[in-house]
Amino acid sequence: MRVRGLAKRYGDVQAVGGIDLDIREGEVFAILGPNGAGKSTTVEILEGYRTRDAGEVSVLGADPGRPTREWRSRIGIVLQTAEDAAEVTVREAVRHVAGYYPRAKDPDEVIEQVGLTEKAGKRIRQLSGGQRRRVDVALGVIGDPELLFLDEPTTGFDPEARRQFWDLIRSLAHDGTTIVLTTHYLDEVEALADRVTVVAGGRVVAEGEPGTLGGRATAKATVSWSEGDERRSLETDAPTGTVLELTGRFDGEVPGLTVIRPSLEDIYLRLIGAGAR
Ligand SMILES: Nc1ncnc2c1ncn2[C@@H]1O[C@H](COP(=O)(O)OP(=O)(O)OP(=O)(O)O)[C@@H](O)[C@H]1O
Repeated sequence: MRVRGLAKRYGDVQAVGGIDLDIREGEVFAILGPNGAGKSTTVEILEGYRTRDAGEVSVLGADPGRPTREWRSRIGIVLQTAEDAAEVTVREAVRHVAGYYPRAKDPDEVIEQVGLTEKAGKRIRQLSGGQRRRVDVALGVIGDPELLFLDEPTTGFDPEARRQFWDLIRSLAHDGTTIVLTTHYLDEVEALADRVTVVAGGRVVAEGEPGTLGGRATAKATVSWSEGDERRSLETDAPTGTVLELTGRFDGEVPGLTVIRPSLEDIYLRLIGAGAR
């Protein structure tokens, strides 16, 4: 997927102000950014559900500004819960949507994959919020998409459901599905994404792998240790040297030693702070 100079304005709000993206086949790509950054607008344009003002966009080799049925059938979208389906059962909903796709997966297998086998005969309105979200995921993947868009997929999940969901995403990625994930959860980005882009104010402010984003891997580290009753700490570019020096000084185990680099959250907050300025 290739995007160059994507722009979209609503009245006097420049929602997207020139975004470039390259998303490789088979990767899990995360889009991070504060509320109102332009993520949904961007993703909706890529999905073929919103027009753009400017820019070149190619998704699965086609322009999403002119979507065809065949193109749509190769894309899966996990939307927020479809309330109008509340009266049908999980199995009915998944079977129904399967009917729209030329090479749909087996509905019962997909229901199993999202962990809803025990609830398959229940009406969607009788499910909890997290269970409904799993139905959304099932509906998004039933068509066996080459490209899957996930918009804040784990909002409302309990920790166990999130882990199960992550496993599901990893298995889809392992089978070659390209995944574009919008989320506010930084741990989710670390757990799943091969690459991440940070959008703020309608622009890309950083892009990279979660482990090295924004100079994270080479940022100063804070080395802390205990000396008598006191807690000491030192910020350094060369934590290995500091630890060696301490090891010599204490003749072995350094009491209460920690070495901390900025977390993805620290880096993210710095980046969007910079983006706002
Ligand atoms: N249909 C619309 N009409 C007018 N303005 C809109 C419309 N949709 C979005 N906007 C504005 O465009 C900007 C970007 O919105 P967008 O929904 O793309 O952000 P987002 O990054 O997805 O935010 P969130 O994290 O809150 O979902 C915001 O200022 C928003 O108010």
